[in-house]
Amino acid sequence: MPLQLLTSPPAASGSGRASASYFLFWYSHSRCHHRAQGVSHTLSLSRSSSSQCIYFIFATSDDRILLGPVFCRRLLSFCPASRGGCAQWRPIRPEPWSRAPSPRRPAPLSGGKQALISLSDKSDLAFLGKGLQDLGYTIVSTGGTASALEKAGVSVVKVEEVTKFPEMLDGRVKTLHPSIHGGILARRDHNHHMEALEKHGISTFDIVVVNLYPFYEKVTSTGGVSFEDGIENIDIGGPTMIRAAAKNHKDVLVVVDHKDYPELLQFLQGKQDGEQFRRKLAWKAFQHVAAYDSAVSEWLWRQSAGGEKFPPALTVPLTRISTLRYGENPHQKASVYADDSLSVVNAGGIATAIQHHGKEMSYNNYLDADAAWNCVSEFRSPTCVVVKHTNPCGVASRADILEAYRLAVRADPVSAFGGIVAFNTEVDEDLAREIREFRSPTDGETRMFYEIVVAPGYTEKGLEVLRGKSKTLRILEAKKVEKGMLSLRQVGGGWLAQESDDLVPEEIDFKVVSEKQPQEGELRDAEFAWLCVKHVKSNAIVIAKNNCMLGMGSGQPNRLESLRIAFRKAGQEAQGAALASDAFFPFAWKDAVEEACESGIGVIAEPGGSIRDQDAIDCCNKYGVSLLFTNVRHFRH
Ligand SMILES: NC(=O)c1ncn([C@@H]2O[C@H](COP(=O)(O)O)[C@@H](O)[C@H]2O)c1NC=O
Repeated sequence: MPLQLLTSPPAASGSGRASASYFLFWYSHSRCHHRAQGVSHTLSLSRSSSSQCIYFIFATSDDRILLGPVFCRRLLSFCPASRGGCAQWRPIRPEPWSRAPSPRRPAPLSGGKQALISLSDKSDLAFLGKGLQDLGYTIVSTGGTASALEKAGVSVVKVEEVTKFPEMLDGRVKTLHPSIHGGILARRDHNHHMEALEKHGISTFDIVVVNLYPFYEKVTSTGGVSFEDGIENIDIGGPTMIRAAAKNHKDVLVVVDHKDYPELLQFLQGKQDGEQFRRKLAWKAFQHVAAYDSAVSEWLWRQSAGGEKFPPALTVPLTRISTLRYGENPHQKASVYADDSLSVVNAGGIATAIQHHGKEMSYNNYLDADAAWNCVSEFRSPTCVVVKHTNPCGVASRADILEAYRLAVRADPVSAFGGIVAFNTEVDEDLAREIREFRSPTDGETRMFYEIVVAPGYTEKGLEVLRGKSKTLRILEAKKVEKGMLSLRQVGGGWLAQESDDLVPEEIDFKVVSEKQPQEGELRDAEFAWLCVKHVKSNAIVIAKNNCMLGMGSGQPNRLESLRIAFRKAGQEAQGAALASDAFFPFAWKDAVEEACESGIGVIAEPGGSIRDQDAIDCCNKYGVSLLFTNVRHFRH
């Protein structure tokens, strides 16, 4: 309620204390009444039952008129008209009344150290509160935090007692007040800053501990939230305090993560290096707010962009998962980050896989495991995929996953050695034993060695058996990547963004364009080969039969070369098999299509779209081979 002064204070006469006048007011429900006038310093106080505050006013020897609300323990200074500040009431320090501790506000220790705590996530709050209290800090807190601290037996001053304002607008305004932000932002080494605090009766804060409304959790919760709820969960006061404290980190320690509480207390006990610690906390604080704002803006974009996936500007919040031993090569330093974007978090993928066992993941391990996991996740029936250098070199689907595993390895046992093995089924004891014992089909003796096994889950026994295979074998448990993700990739000076290539077989129309109609089995083989070829680097050719990859050619600068490699690997088994190409054949006669037909392929699946499509059709007709156009290309560069 605004203070209304109904009686003008007397013009300051400079006559000193002896001639000073005093006025007595009481303040009741926004009405202030002149009660008395005199010439004494004696403070006459009057209280009525309806009063909220009692004020007194008197002139001082330095020509100021002072007004003090006893209840509020605040002394205001009035600048008389002669000094150009008529009718301006400002708090001044020291406040004679506030020296006596109020029953609620514990008296600051000699140093008057204060910590401001306002937390949505109250994990470890009691630990922090007690620790700070033991170190002599006065703790100032917002409503819920103050209650939690009091419950834990920690004395606390409520923010309203400092701001002299209630929390208002449903919590939208609690800490947004000069008494809070002045106390955070004032530079202790600037006299005029400290004088300003003194003048306005503001105390400094040495520590600010804040975490924010759980906006992220709210808008990603199952069922989502209404737009209004989303908006209400945007924290305003919290980031403001965090930013202020981080800016003034030289004087204020800012903590946004409960994991930092022990280190903070240690620091306060003098067991930590000063400047670096403060800067690290400030960095973390700004990072925390930046990630928060990025989630808010991403969410708002989705609410306003009508399905447009590519915002004009994009901020991707990333959290480092680990520092890697090195990058692609030992002379390159590297790290791996998890994507905390609203659209990506909980969306599965290899970055957030659980590692149950084995040596730490390397940079190349992540790339290969990602390729293997993405490929195996495509298949509905039990499937095993073996990957080497991001290319699937063995893929097999069988009702019996043990058989699928053996076939996938046999597709290219030389490449499979030292590769990544991925399953889309749980690994149980039997499968784990098979993985552990399986001998290289090349010599029938050497046990197969793998870098990584990745699967959606493991039975307890399966995990135990696999752990016994080798100390180094990395065992990963991953969640399938959701459909509809954006894929980002770096180029010099920028990033490319695209929708993931995540079309499923149901979305593909295998259109027969040849005279020969494929048999049911051939069609299934073509679909299987098509799923595999999507995951092979361009130019990509896959030959498959009976739900098993027989050969693949990848990454060659021309399609014919990839085709030849695939046939060489498939050998005699290519007879009557299906061939899939990730893109159309630019030439057919005396080129890839004719070579495939001459080599005895049964069916070819390709996107079509070449100006020489008719050549490919004519060629297949000549050799009696079925040709399917998918109308969908799967370049993987
Ligand atoms: N509006 C404000 O002035 C304000 N000041 C602090 N907060 C937030 O309030 C939360 C703590 O509230 P409580 O202590 O009442 O549980 C913190 O997450 C903090 O970031 C605010 N809330 C939102 O903006």
